[in-house]
Amino acid sequence: MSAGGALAQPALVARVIDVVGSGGRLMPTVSLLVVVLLAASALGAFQQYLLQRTAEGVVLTTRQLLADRLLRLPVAEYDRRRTGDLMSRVGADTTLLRATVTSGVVDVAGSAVLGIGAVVAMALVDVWLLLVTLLAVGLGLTVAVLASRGVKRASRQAQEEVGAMTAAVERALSAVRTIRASGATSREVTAVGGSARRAFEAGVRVARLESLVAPAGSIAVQGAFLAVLGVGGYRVAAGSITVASLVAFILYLFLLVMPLGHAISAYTQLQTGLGALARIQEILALAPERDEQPERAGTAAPRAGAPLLELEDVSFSYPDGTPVLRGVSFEVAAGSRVALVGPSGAGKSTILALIEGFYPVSGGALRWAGTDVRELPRAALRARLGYVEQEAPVLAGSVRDNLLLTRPDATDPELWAVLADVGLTEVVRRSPRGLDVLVGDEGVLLSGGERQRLAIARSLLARPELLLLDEPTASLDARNEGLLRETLGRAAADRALLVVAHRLSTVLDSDQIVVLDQGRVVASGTHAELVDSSPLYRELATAQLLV
Ligand SMILES: Nc1ncnc2c1ncn2[C@@H]1O[C@H](COP(=O)(O)OP(=O)(O)OP(=O)(O)O)[C@@H](O)[C@H]1O
Repeated sequence: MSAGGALAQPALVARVIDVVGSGGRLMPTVSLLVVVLLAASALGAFQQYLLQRTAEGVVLTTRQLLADRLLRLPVAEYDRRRTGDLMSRVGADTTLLRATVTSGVVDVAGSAVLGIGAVVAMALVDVWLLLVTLLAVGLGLTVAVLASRGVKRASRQAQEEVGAMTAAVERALSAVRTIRASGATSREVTAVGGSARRAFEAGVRVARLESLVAPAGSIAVQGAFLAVLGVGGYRVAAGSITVASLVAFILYLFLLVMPLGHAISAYTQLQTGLGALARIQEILALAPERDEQPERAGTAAPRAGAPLLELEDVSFSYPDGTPVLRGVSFEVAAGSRVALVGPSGAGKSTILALIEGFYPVSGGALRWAGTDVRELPRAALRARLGYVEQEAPVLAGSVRDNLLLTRPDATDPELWAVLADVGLTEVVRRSPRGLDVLVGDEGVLLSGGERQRLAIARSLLARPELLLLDEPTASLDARNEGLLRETLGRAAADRALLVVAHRLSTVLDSDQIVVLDQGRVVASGTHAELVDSSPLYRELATAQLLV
């Protein structure tokens, strides 16, 4: 509509010229011109707001889709991608997309109406002059479009480098203490700076190509003006058109120039945005983990007599092809305590990852209460499992936030009860903020043992039927180890436990100890049985002064 107002102006100006020439009344036409001018400006502002808002909406939807997909990818996908690069897609790439949509595509929408209207009006004034104009403009446009082609490639490269830079920063920050202690700070700073420089260079390539586009556009416009003045002057002299028509045509040419400039810069902007869009689409095109949706929860009834968990002849290779497990078979009966022991790299943590369904088994079967896990909704199975990773991550936030992760509806007395179970009451009471004391990134740092116990508390709160616990490799001190053993004792009271143990002392009283070596089960039994029957177990036990 504001374009309509702008389009009416040259016609009104031509009319004013005619009126002045014929000595008629000037006031009505001038008043109309002023009203049209004001209305066009007001409408223009409103239209701008509306279009910008729509563009923001597009960006919001993209971010939401992207975040949803990023958090639901199969676990193997995180193994092969850099976290920082994934983060930059939600941040930097969507920001670039916004710039494109708001300043590029949105402008084009408004300008297109104006441009098309101007061309139609010019055709009405004089077709010959219009042909001359289009010829000059067409030449300039061709050059501009050719130059814009390289922009998309250069822009994608720039965004890849921004991703690499974010990944480098993430890597350095996540291990800042080690890096500081290793005296490697300067090297890391240089590495981040290197990515930043490559992003800069790709950005400069974009700028160079973009700067080619602008002169091409302005040469086209100036050429059009000169041609219109030349041919127009000739046609006025020949009496084919009036002076008023030529003035109106030139004003329309001004109206065409503006949207043309917008269209050219929007096209280049669009190429820049397409680079970012390709990176966003690369993630959106990845399939999410199978039935990650909790709504699909629900399990098959347990088969009578079947163990709670059963691994039968399980083999597994990581997606990169590394074979890790070969013919692993063992059972975990309901309410029992089973330990997995063996040298580093034997595949103990991998077994827990398979039970959680982070990777599909390559061969054999994994059964829950007699049903193959491939037939069970994954979320339903996970709801019955508690999982404490080796690193026992504490999420930034309060102790309460950390606990509520597994059961958002738990009450405060329940939280205190589970903290007491893992021997953390004292630690949390030390702060006047109690359950709201901040831990992790921005709060108090917990010791390794405390982190482990907080993670166990989090899992216990959901009352899992089977708790999977990956014991930290970092040796706990005697007191913390005692606390962990007590915790496990209490946790085992009403559930099954599968513990990956590096310290045999934590699992001496297990119902069954499975000894793993290079991806195979080499022995299994109780501590007393294994000391007699398994040389590897005896070796491990001797090394830990247990026999
Ligand atoms: N995400 C992965 N991608 C590829 N290979 C992996 C991955 N995770 C582990 N591995 C490999 O699988 C093997 C078994 O690793 P796993 O972590 O299961 O051993 P582990 O017995 O738990 O060792 P540790 O006692 O040191 O924790 C190792 O050789 C390891 O390099």
